[in-house]
Amino acid sequence: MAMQASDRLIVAMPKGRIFEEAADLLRRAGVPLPPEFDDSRKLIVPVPAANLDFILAKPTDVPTYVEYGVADIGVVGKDVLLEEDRDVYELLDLQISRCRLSVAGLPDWKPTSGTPRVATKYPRVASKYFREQGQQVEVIKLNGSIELAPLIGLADRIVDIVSTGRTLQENGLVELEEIVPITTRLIANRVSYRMKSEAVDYVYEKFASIVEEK
Ligand SMILES: Nc1ncnc2c1ncn2[C@@H]1O[C@H](COP(=O)(O)OP(=O)(O)OP(=O)(O)O)[C@@H](O)[C@H]1O
Ligand SMILES: O=P(O)(O)OC[C@H]1O[C@H](OP(=O)(O)OP(=O)(O)O)[C@H](O)[C@@H]1O
Repeated sequence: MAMQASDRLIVAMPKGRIFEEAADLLRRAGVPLPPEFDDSRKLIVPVPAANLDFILAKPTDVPTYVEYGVADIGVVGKDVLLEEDRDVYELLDLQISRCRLSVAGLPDWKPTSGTPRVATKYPRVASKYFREQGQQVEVIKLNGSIELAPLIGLADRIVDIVSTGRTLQENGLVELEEIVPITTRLIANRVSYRMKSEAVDYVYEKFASIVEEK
């Protein structure tokens, strides 16, 4: 990716699940990522040959870095974009790390009197969904192992990511409704999009050509 004529861009990459597929996409787009990129503990990785600097962030923080402009562009799950609701441009669906946000619960759960409780890592998405359904619920924010909540009586239902369905199945839970399909997106800072348009467009085009090929 020869970009020497344009501005240098800072790219926020999520550590964790998305990382490997995103790095693979970048390599196929022609970004010469060094081999140590994949298992380094470094949080800032310059790739001078592509005129890019990568910052490796917690997935939920990627839109924050991009909104504040400390990263020009970022790679992040649509689930995080919906939950964080940051002021960024969503440029492209990278069509990787496909999963869905769904409502799940015990198969024999029946509504009782009182307000049902919903446990989730995604309180904003869950609140909006149930509000739009006209259902009053109490949303309880958890940070992981969401499937535990209905098993031990913390919540009646959960809103969580479902991918293979294995976690639900192994815990005796069922998917009740899909809220929204999820894939990974390329996002940009609003100012960078205008002020560094040549560089941002170049990265966009590279990604777009690879995504179309798939
Ligand atoms: N089975 C899955 N479970 C969770 N996230 C998935 C799954 N499949 C794809 N994804 C995507 O990967 C992203 C989550 O990556 P990861 O699991 O590394 O982060 P995380 O567990 O939310 O991070 P952390 O635990 O550090 O807060 C999600 O935002 C989603 O877009
Ligand atoms: O449908 P599956 O393929 O089983 O994937 C879905 C599970 O994966 C995620 O959990 P994760 O492994 O990130 O753990 P945590 O959220 O409980 O920390 C998600 O929160 C589900 O529990």
